[in-house]
Amino acid sequence: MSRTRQQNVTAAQWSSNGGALGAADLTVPGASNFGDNVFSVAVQKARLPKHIFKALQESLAAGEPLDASLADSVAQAMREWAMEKGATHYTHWFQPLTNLTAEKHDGFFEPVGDGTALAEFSGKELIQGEPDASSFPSGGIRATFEARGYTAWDPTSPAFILENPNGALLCIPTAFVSWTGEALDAKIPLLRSMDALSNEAIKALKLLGDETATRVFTTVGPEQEYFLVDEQYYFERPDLYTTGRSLFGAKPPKGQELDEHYFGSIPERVLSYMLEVEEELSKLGVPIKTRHNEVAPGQYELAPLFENSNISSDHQQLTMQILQNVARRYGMVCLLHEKPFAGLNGSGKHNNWSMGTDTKVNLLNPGDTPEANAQFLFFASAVIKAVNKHQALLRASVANIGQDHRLGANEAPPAIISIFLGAELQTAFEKIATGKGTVPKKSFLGLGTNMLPQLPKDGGDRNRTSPFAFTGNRFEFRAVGSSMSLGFVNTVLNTITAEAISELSGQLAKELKASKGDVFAAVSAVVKTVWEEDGHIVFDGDGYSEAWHKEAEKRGLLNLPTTPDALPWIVNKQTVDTFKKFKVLSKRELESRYEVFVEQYSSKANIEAETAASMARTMILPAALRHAELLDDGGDSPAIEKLKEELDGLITELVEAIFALEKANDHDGPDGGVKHAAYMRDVVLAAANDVRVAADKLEKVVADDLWPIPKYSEMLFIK
Ligand SMILES: NC(=O)CC[C@H](N)C(=O)O
Repeated sequence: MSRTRQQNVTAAQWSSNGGALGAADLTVPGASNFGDNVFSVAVQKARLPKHIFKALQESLAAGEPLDASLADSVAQAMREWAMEKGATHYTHWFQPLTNLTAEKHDGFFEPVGDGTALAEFSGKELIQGEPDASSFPSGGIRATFEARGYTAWDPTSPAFILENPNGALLCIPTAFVSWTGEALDAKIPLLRSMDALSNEAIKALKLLGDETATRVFTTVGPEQEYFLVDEQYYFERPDLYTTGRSLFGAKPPKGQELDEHYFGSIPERVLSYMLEVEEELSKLGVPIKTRHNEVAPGQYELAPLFENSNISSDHQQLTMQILQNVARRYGMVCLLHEKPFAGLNGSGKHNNWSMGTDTKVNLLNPGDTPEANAQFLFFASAVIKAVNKHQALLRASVANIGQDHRLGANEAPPAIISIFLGAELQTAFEKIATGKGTVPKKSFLGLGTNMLPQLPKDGGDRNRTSPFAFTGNRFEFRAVGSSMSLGFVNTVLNTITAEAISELSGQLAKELKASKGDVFAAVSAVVKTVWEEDGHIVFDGDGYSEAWHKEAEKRGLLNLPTTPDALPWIVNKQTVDTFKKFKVLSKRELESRYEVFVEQYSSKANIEAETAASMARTMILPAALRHAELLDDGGDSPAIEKLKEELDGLITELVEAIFALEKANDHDGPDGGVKHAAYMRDVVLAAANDVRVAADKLEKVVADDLWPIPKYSEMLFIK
């Protein structure tokens, strides 16, 4: 028998005695556990024979394949280190196209025949694994009977140990490929795209006069937003535990309108949780830097320092996993869905992206005088060009069913991709392109009293409605959703930028001849072309306004509000050509991703619709009928009659909506693919929403003790 809501409210009262406090002792000055569970360069140096360590580092720095003869030594050192830390098993840890990670554990110990067992781990086992590939999403690349797939060690992302109260596990980051050689994961294309961008950027840097850089890395610092709800409530809501979001819930009397949660003092239980999350991530070498309350009540954020995109992507997967695991130790559940609660801020994963050389130069750092910084202007122009040409693909790269609720409201950017540069940069570009305008001088903000310091004023404001905003020394792709892997979206960003750098380098080489080697004059000509051809993607106003929607249409920018609108751009000819040219994803690999994403949308829509129908019929409708009995017991005074009539109308609305939804659920709709996804959106999800509308009205009239599921106020405010 389920508990009543009132009992849950009592159960959700948390005290620190119930939590897992007291694990960390970081109070000793200078104590740090950073990287303790990582087979880091420092650990490798201490444990590998000198010549092996040197050879390993050299091939990693050059981005060259590893000599197989090194693998046995590395494997042995890795196993010994892991076993000292309590590991009994290892796994090839990989990232299939689910936005999650996958792992199959193998023990180190093997019997030797005399009744004892010896720990073994060979170079071959380190380098290659062979999981059954047929049950991972492959978008038609692998049929069910075609099972073979391989995992391949990624030596550029260090191995690490995951701890469990009863043991530990050595995790080896790997790539996942089909027997026919196609990438089945998020990592391989990301690594390929980093190579492509590095090659093009190095060529461009040579033209710009930099002969010292040998490799360019893309970097990412992702901001992870999430919600925490008490687990008592979570498990009372089938919608939360099967779909990740609330499919029902009337607007509460108090939402986020008082603006008091954002950056507010962090509730004690939540801060305890955050400290433990950070302690675990620190052991794994994830450089978490920031934590705070986010805008919606019950919403929080953590963000690491930026890292090379591949490592950042692996670390981001770990972050999502640790956030979810640790929450349970505090009696809470962490929601990573993009829109768990209608009407409140959703959750993004703002992707702070830049490019940097192995000589430690950030190519997107404008310096004090951006208008005179040829290198910055060149690379920023490439980004503008890339984002404009592939705006629809970028939109598609952040498409999923949760995003359809998040984008375009409550501080999440709209579905129209545009770039925000800020006043200083925008005038710098305009000035170079048109000769007009004055770049604002650096200034200070006086605070009206000498007691307070003067603050340097930034070159541009921030813009929360911009999907792609310049923020000082990087671009922040704000449209990325909170549940997403960083893999695909950064693969897209890197590849389209590689293409733009390549094209602009072609122009730059010609301009350099014309300007007789005057780099600034040549770059200015490139900037002028980009500003004229692609400048219309730049917009600094309110991305939500009706005026912008009209203006964007006039500028020819695409508005792709939902996932089925956006996904076809993954297999558009322009995308296929670009990805083929830079050898990041073949047509077949793009098609497989497209099919996987379309199917995920339709399957999730189906799960939402069936959950909504079942909750409405078996939980909400019975509550409404019980309330009707209550009114029946109340006699037949005019007041009661009025209430009965009102309730009757609402019950009729609910019943009709349920029948319509059940009918939609029973109907298959058009055959597979994106047509089916559009049917799910237009018919099935629309029917589920009608059920919600009726149910939410009932929530406001049915007796509180009869209402079967936790209400928004409880989930958001009882901490
Ligand atoms: N403060 C913020 O930056 C809000 C961002 C918002 N939560 C989003 O969905 O992107």
